[in-house]
Amino acid sequence: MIDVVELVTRRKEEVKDLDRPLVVVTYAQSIDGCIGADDNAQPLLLSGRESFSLTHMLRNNCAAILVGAGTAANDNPRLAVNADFVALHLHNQEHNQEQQTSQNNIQTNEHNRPNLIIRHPRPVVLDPSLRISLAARLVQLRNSPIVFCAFDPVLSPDLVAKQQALELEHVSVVNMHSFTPDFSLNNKPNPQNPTSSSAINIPAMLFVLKSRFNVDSLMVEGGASIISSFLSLGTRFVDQIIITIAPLLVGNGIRAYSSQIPTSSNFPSTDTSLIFTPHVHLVDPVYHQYGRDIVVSARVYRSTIESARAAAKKSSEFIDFSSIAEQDQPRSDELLIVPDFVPVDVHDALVAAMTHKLSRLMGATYMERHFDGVITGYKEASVSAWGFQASVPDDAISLAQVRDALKARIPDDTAMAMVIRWIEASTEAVISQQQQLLSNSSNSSNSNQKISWLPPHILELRAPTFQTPSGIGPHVDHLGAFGAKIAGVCLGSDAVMRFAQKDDPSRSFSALLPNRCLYFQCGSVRFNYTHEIPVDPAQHVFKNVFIERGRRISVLIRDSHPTQ
Ligand SMILES: NC(=O)C1=CN([C@@H]2O[C@H](COP(=O)(O)OP(=O)(O)OC[C@H]3O[C@@H](n4cnc5c(N)ncnc54)[C@H](OP(=O)(O)O)[C@@H]3O)[C@@H](O)[C@H]2O)C=CC1
Ligand SMILES: Nc1nc(O)c(N)c(N[C@@H]2O[C@H](COP(=O)(O)O)[C@@H](O)[C@H]2O)n1
Repeated sequence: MIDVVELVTRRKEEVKDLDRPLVVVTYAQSIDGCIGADDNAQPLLLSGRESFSLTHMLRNNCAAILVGAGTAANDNPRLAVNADFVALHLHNQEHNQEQQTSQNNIQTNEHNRPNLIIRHPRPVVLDPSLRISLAARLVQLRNSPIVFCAFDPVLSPDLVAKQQALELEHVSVVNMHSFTPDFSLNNKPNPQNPTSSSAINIPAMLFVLKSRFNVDSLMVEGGASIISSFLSLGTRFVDQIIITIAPLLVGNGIRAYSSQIPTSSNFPSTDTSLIFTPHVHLVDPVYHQYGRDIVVSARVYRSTIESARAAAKKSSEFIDFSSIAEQDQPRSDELLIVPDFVPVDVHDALVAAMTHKLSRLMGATYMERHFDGVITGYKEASVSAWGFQASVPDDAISLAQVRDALKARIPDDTAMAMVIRWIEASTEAVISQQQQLLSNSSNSSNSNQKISWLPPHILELRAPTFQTPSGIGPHVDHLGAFGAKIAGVCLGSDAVMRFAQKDDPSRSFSALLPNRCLYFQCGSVRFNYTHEIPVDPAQHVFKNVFIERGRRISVLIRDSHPTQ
């Protein structure tokens, strides 16, 4: 069975080209899931000697170790490597190996004894309002600590003075004020609420750690708010989780992971019938016994979107109006989201066809910035040869015909025109169905509205990283060039789309566009709202849940302007 430390070393290799360090979340909990006794209590001793020795071996193998302001204040940790524990770990490991080799009747080799080299990781503290004491052990130990804060220097001269005092103690202080996620902007710091006030933007912080401080591996020890914040970001920002489970029942204690991350007044709590069950799945778990403790090591996966799909039956469940007053909300037929619009096999073929077309037209490199500054990290093209006028019959096209058209590895323009006509006709059917529902008349005719669609526009956004971001800034589609209807087919990745009133951007709401969905906007959502696919990964949030975005292709169809 693969050793826990060896697994971390392997993961380092896997993520070495990313613009963030390897992230390993490591903590100790009681069997009933608590990492601390209760608020402001003494730190809870959970790990036994053997599992502590593993923790210190891991500390020795990571370039930095991170805790939140709560842990720094409560535990006053050293965040250093205890050489005795490392020696104990190596001794135990050797002993186990010897047992194995003697069982296998193989001679042990004295020269295999590992050397004991101690490297203290750099302590990192996420401390928005510089609560840390100058006398804190991790400051006084001088292992080059880094403190990330997030305050406005103009509004807080006292914190500027504290920053200078920390710097005199050889602490590197990084102010992430300009990177705070906008959903957490709130001028009143609230210690109970990690996403309120100036919570540190974790993706941005990771980028700074790697690019400025050359930190290639980070151990995240806690506490509860920090663990929850990291885990809520999912697979893109957590590579491995290592949990020590101690044989203890705490009862009323601090739980390591809370799926209900508290919300700020700017990002109010949605109703409790959340369409997500934000469970974190531990993937490929490996279990080891260390003395009396069990250590679980796994990758994490947050399967929010699948549960969203399973639970969200209606278009409206993909729209979160909780941040906008009822009288300011658009009508329910002005934004429609149809999940599972594109069947899985058609999706894969479409992604391949669109990728090929964009590479032919635009080459391999993504454009960094659109001429009007709206789009970042993208490729785009309008393909007039795919307009339905190109020899495609005007009547309904079946899915079987679409599958047929996509059979060729690189479908020709006529085949793609068929596919686009299918998207157009299906969109017309969705609009008619919606109109029927609204008029509530069972007798009304079912005939679909024929719309004069312009040639399709395909837009690819690269998978965003902090260094190579991607997204579409807030905009209203050109009012002079297009008509009143916009539809988009989303391929490749889920995405969050944010809408804000043109005249008052504080009136905003968000929608989840699940991969393979169709979305349709008209009326006020077409004319009076800007829409955006946020560039900042910290804004990929829907109903308090972080939605991972990878490479995404959208196929946009828009009707022609009435004057054309
Ligand atoms: N058993 C174990 O392995 C461990 C146990 N612990 C225990 O955990 C407890 C402390 O947990 P807790 O009180 O939650 O404190 P945390 O250590 O998780 O710190 C939370 C604070 O960090 C700041 N912060 C900055 N950015 C973020 C962000 N993006 N997300 C979340 N927080 C952010 C905030 O400070 P501000 O409020 O100033 O804005 C927040 O209140 C202690 O009892 C400690 O003993 C801790 C580590 C390991
Ligand atoms: N692995 C582990 N087991 C426990 O039982 C714990 N209480 C902790 N706590 C973490 O270790 C920090 C204190 O250790 P040092 O002073 O740095 O040696 C504490 O702040 C928690 O992060 N960990």
